[in-house]
Amino acid sequence: DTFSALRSIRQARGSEGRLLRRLRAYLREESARLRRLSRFYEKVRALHQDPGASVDNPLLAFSLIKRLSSDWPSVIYSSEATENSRALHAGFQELQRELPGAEDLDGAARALMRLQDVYALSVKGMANGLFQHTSTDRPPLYSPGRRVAYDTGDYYHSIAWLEEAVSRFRLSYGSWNPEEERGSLEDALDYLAFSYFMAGNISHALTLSREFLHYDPSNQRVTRNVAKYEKMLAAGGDRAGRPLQRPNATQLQNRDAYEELCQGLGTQMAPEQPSHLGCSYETNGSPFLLLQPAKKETLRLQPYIVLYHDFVSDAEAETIKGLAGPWLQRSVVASGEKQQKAEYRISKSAWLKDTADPVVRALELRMAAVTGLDLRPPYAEYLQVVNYGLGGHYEPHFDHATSRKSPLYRMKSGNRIATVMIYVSPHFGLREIRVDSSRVQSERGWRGLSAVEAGGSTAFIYANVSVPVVKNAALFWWNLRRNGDGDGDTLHAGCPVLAGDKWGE
Ligand SMILES: O=C(O)CCC(=O)C(=O)O
Ligand SMILES: [Fe+2]
Repeated sequence: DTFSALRSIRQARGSEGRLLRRLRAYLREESARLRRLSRFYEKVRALHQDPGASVDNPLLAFSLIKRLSSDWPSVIYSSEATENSRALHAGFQELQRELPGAEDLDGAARALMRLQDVYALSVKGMANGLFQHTSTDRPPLYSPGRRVAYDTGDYYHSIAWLEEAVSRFRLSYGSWNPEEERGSLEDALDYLAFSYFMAGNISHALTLSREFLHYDPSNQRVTRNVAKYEKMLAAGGDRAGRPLQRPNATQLQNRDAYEELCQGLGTQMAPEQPSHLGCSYETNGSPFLLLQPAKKETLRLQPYIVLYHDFVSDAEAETIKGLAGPWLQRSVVASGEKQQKAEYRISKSAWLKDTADPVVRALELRMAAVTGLDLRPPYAEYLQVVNYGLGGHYEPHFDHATSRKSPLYRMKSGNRIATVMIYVSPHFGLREIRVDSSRVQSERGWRGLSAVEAGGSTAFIYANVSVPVVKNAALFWWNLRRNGDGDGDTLHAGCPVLAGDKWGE
């Protein structure tokens, strides 16, 4: 799929570039064809308007007969137009395999709804930020949340998106070109009324349906609905006062804590033992680190979470991304004894052996030196390189296996003692997107450099730490306690990526 990694989204942009070139070629051919047709038309018309060009003239009579018996049929029955559109179709079909499909459209819409939820963004702000570059007062007809939310019976989201659509339509009614758009104020009113009806808010459904009839008085179905709603209201069937419940699609138990951490509200230092937290240079008694000690920032002692700054160089980061790029596949999670893709982990990943490149080997040696762990086979897994896409995330989970059935145990390495995660890409490309919300607001991009507000932090739910994406830094934590049991305090998540590009290893 396309939406699950930024790299694939970039490739999709490349595909559209190729489509554009094909359309340009088609337009060129068709314009030339029409120009030729016009020339023929003008030529014949000129003959008809010329009083001197009488068919008494044998030569002109001959050319009339030739035109009618030969030129006109070949003009009328020319296959040029068909050939041009056949070439256009063939060009499209050639690319079709690599174009996003229905699954991508759904995934992308769900990603936007997720961002809206996790970062408490307003639909208005998102619609402004995302659609602004075309025109500010154009209704967000293709509002992503709207269709998917509505189709899945998620009225909490569909109402928010439809309200925005209706208010934009009302503002611009009559002033946009309907040929360019799909949908209308009536459509939006119709869907919105039904969403309110389904959510139990009958009086709102009634008001909107009446507004609909104002534009389309002869609609029988809506007329019947109005009568039905009036009857229901008279019988006292309104739930207008109740707030809409957000569907807990993901069944997240710690949703509030998770979202607060993602929003950057939980990064305060632990009150316990603050003097042990902070920054230091570490050599770990390792010859590797004598000349260039690790820059360690201790974030928590229990569970032990540290961040090594400048762990890789920009060049190494680029090499890793380049090596992994062609191998990226939708990330999977353990599900019983199997591995499969899941809504709660959306990204693409690839595995790199240390034999793939000297850079990978050097990284493994550095990780071993810093952590003091033996990372030689079979003790460590291969390097997993992850690229997140639109709203990509990894909801709260443990890296260690919590069940004996886990596929982890089939590998000889046993359970995952520790995780090292290197952020190889900053959040960049934020400048075009403006999100209007109380939390995230900026003229040129996101506030500060920490990128916390740009999303994509790694959040430790119980430890109450959220680690922003610090480019080239490595995050380390122990998953297991000394006795080998899983440490329940390590529950952690990759927050949805709001904007930019998040790669980790
Ligand atoms: O991307 C992140 O911040 C977390 C990723 C993670 O937890 C994992 O890959 O296991
Ligand atoms: Fe994890």
